[in-house]
Amino acid sequence: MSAPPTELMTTHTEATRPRGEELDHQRRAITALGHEMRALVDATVRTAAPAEVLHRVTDGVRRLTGQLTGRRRVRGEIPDVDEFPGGARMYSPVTGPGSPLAPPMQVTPEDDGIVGRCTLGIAHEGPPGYVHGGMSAMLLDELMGWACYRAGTPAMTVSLQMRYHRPVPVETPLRVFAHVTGTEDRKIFVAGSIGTDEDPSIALVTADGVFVSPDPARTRTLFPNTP
Ligand SMILES: CCCCC/C=C\C/C=C\C/C=C\C/C=C\CCCC(=O)SCCNC(=O)CCNC(=O)[C@H](O)C(C)(C)COP(=O)(O)OP(=O)(O)OC[C@H]1O[C@@H](n2cnc3c(N)ncnc32)[C@H](O)[C@@H]1OP(=O)(O)O
Repeated sequence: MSAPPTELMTTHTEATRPRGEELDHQRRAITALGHEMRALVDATVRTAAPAEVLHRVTDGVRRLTGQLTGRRRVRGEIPDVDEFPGGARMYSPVTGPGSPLAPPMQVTPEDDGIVGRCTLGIAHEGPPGYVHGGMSAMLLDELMGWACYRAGTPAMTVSLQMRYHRPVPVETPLRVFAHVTGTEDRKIFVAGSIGTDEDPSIALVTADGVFVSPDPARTRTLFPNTP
């Protein structure tokens, strides 16, 4: 078994924290591993391989997991490769290119809101051939959070009302949309929808959310590691 990369074994102080090129290098490696992990997840939920093959693969995966040694991120720690809040979140379960759980959704601002694009797979299935309703809620919750950030008010979800109009197909490019519809003190009202990229005018799922921007004291308590 090969030794883990030394950067995984170090504890970064302000002076040794990776920057610029080094961060990009690390992000590319995280993205490459995330990509292969998503391929593994997809293969895992599709395979019809017999039990002996599954046992052999299980042993191989266990050996690989053992190679990711060194210091582990602890709860609440913001990875060096992230830009919290509002920027790259490499391990986000929705947008993170390093997350085996993420589609990952690509987010781009548009004039009147924010758009997310992704294709979900069989790993995200609820009814056969269609997306799990919880996944749709997760995509919308995330993008609606981004809409708050883009409006200048990072905020947390306090209420999310979902409406499932038509089933969302898997293996189909999707277009998710979110925009702020109003604000009231620290409350931000956000609307969102999911359609296919091919025909985004048909809303398959819509959502109305209320987000609240925590006051500065609460923010410090909730996110003590924010720079
Ligand atoms: C350096 C700055 C860092 C700032 C970071 C802040 C947020 C960043 C978070 C993410 C941003 C990054 C990217 C986006 C990524 C993901 C987005 C996904 C979003 C999520 O996945 S996030 C997780 C799920 N989310 C929670 O884990 C929240 C749990 N919650 C709480 O932690 C508290 O709730 C808190 C702290 C939010 C507020 O607490 P609080 O004490 O400051 O505020 P309070 O309770 O007083 O409510 C104020 C006014 O909201 C009204 N209100 C309350 N609840 C309501 C409801 N259900 N419906 C309608 N209105 C409601 C009240 O009625 C009152 O209104 P009024 O003043 O008019 O009476």
